Amino acid sequence: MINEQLKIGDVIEVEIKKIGINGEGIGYYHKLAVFVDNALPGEVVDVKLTELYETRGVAEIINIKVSSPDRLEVKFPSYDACGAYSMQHLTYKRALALKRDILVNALNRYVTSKIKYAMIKPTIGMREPLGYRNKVSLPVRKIDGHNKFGLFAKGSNEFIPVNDTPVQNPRINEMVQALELIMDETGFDAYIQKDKSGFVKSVVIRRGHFTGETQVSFLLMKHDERIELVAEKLVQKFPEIMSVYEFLTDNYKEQVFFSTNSRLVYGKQTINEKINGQTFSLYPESFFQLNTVMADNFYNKMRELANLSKDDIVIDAYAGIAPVSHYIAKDCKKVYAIEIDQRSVQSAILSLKRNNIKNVTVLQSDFTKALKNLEEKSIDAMFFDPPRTGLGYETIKQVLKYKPKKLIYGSCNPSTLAKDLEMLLKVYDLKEIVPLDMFPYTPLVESVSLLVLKDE
Ligand SMILES: C[S@@+](CC[C@H](N)C(=O)[O-])C[C@H]1O[C@@H](n2cnc3c(N)ncnc32)[C@H](O)[C@@H]1O
Repeated sequence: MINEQLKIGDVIEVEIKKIGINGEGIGYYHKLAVFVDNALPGEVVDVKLTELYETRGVAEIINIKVSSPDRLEVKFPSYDACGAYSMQHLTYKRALALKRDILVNALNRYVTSKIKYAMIKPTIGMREPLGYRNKVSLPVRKIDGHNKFGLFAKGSNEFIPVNDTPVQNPRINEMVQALELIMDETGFDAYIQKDKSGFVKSVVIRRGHFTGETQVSFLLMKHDERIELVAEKLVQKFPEIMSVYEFLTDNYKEQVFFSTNSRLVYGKQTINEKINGQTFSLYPESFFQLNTVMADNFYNKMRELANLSKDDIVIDAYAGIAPVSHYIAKDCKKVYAIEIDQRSVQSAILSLKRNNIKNVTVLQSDFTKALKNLEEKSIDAMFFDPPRTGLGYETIKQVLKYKPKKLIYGSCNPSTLAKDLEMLLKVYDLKEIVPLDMFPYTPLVESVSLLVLKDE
């Protein structure tokens, strides 16, 4: 066996055949599947093996022998390392086509029933696919005596300073850069674990894409009164900052950005974002999609595919601050929005009240538990928008007790979507899947699927 003679460090030539779920190119060396970061379908590359298993290997590009016509020059190599802008080597048009391929590959892998490929629509992209992220969550370090925000290299603890990511809202980038200087000036420094000096572990900045209202949240290892001065200087420079919070933690290792110990340092508790002519009130911890423009497309697509009737009773599962409920409330009789996170539930209730929507009831609960306890006996349609882990067997079992006529499944993970579809398609027919580019220049694929109950 040729594969058995291979070892880590060997250089081999592979032709890239397809794109993997994480955006890597996949080629074959005899029967070994070789996963190569930044390689594109159609390319022939010399690669060095960095990991080797029985049927697959991981390798890095040494030399591109035949380059894809869709390859672009990499302008920001450090963003590749941390994954923030990892598909910058590919034209946007081709990236949209490859995202549909990622979805098709996942379905091929996990779904045994036949899927008509015409049902999988072309990926809906953005007209302006840069500067779309409305939120940054960045750890901070002291480097050469200066405070620097950054990200960790993929799969490691290596800190890479990053304060001008092209996919980020440009005004947020300006704020991050200004904050580094303000922290230097005031001595409100990054916390250093070794000598327990400094205060700041990380910062989250969220900006309403359509309102400009901005919220800054510091995660601190210990309180320091200089935060008041930092907030004052920030607001002076960026008057659209409406809200500054501090969160305190004693856990340095855990990669979280919020704790339960919070205090409003400046301004108001929530910032506003406006989509669909409706105003949403956001606490720092409330879930809100990172790409406001595509979120609007996503909810409109869900609404369109659902095609609800005035008498329908509907569930909006994994509701977050209940944007799906907001979009569909006028199409149906009653919506139950089910969400586990308390802050998102508070935002949902505040927003529904503010938008004068009266036929949505928000339940703070685990979705599977809520289905077990729900008094409503008949549900016409269910909307799902779960985290990357998908629905899973237990939840699907509960959903199938209700057998709603329609399921509208918003997914951010093609693999878990495909595994869930494998179970659901025993009882439902798949009518359409629409991929959407919620995260341009990353391999992430969002999609909306419509499933309709099979005739008994
Ligand atoms: C991908 S977000 C979608 C939120 C919302 N649909 C939106 O578009 O903004 C998933 C949401 O599911 C919530 N969640 C996670 N696990 C849950 C569970 N077991 N039951 C209910 N909600 C859950 C999370 O808190 C998060 O708000």
